[in-house]
Amino acid sequence: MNNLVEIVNLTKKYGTNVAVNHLTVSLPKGKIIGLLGPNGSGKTTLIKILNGLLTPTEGTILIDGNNVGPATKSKVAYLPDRTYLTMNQTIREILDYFQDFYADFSRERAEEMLKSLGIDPTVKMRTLSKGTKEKVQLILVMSRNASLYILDEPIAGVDPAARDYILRTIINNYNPEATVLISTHLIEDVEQVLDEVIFMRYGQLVLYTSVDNIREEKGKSVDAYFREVFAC
Ligand SMILES: Nc1ncnc2c1ncn2[C@@H]1O[C@H](COP(=O)(O)OP(=O)(O)OP(=O)(O)O)[C@@H](O)[C@H]1O
Repeated sequence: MNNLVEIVNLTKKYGTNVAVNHLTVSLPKGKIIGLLGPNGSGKTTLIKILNGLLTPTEGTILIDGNNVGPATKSKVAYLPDRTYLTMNQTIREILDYFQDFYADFSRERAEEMLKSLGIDPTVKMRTLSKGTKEKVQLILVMSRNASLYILDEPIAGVDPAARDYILRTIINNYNPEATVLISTHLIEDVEQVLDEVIFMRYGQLVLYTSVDNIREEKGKSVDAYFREVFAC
């Protein structure tokens, strides 16, 4: 089976508000996929369902053949759109925790990335700037050897110089059999690393295609095409 994720007829309602609306899509192995859509299109809701943080109203998701649950949690590395780390711990203490908690965590990889970004592991999280906290979180996630990485706005608070390093890290440090799903509004920055893109609107799939296809068939960058499709 080449598909890592199979989403079938997925619907999530918050009361009467339909956030994800009968979504059916399959994600292959070994691709970096952009999950793109205007505000409120259902990206974060979908990501939370993939991580077992929300229960769908209807439909199914299989990740590597398993329903979302304990079996998939050990295979999915998730970067949420807000900080979840304990602020009065040092980075080193957090590395200890990740090492204990995740069998697939490479401390060596995490320490190397921290060093490349000039982040001192002896300092407490609380003392770091917002962007540096985000870098630490991303390093922790990318240091796992997961099957599926789900990154919700991974570079939003990161300065442009570090963005390139982080994007290179995403490409270079993950297992080529794994898939990376990146939700972002910073399309121009991220599209250089994407293989494929999903466009969502009103909780539905608008388009799922390769970045090369958009460039060749539309003669446009993903960013320019997104602006055209979703022009207000
Ligand atoms: N906890 C909630 N209760 C009620 N409605 C919600 C809740 N969370 C999200 N929604 C609604 O669900 C829809 C999809 O929201 P979601 O956050 O998934 O979109 P998004 O594509 O991630 O948006 P953004 O790009 O702004 O982060 C929106 O209409 C939103 O108002």
